[in-house]
Amino acid sequence: MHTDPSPIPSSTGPWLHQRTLDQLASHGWSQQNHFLSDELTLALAAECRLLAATGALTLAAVGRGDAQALRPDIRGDRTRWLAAGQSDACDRYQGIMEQLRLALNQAFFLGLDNYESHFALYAPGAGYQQHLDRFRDDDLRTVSAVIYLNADWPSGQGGALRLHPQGEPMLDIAPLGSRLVLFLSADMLHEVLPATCERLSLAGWFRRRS
Ligand SMILES: O=C(O)CCC(=O)C(=O)O
Ligand SMILES: [Fe+2]
Repeated sequence: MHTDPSPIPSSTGPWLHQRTLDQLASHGWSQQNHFLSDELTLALAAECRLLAATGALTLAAVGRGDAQALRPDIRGDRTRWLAAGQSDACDRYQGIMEQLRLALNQAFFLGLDNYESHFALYAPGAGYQQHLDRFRDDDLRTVSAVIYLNADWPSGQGGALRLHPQGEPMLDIAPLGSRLVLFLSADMLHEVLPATCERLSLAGWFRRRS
């Protein structure tokens, strides 16, 4: 396994570390702190809060098609999908994720074709029970990517992303601002534990060609 901490060079600059790719390959998940600049994280957090304040976030559903339902006891986040051109901050984020898509393809030949993502806000007490990100009727989601937007996250306030890697002990990742978490959508069971304060993120999925 490489331990080279040097970033992969890129003109638009996600500070993607080689070890982030190595860890994803060997464990099926990885995390990297300071993936976004503090300034961009702040701008995205402000946008997420503004969307919440103006009622633009809606309770996320579970299931698909006829089985789709609002079940805040299972999934309590409110979300809004990103659209191209909605803001400078979102466009910068999308540009960085595009660089990440290219880097993942270069490293793993995954044939990732596009990226979809949404803002998510978990109010205090809201969580998301254990699930996989790949749907039974849609196997295109390949790599899940979450970036957290709370500037700080003191311990003791819950809200961890809990991963359940196959054959390994579960582990908790605190949703600390600017932190990137990647995992394989088809394999990694995971859940969001309820927090005592508002929890902000951008969750997204790199998808293969249909
Ligand atoms: O916010 C997180 O840590 C994970 C969110 C998640 O699992 C999802 O949106 O599918
Ligand atoms: Fe998920």
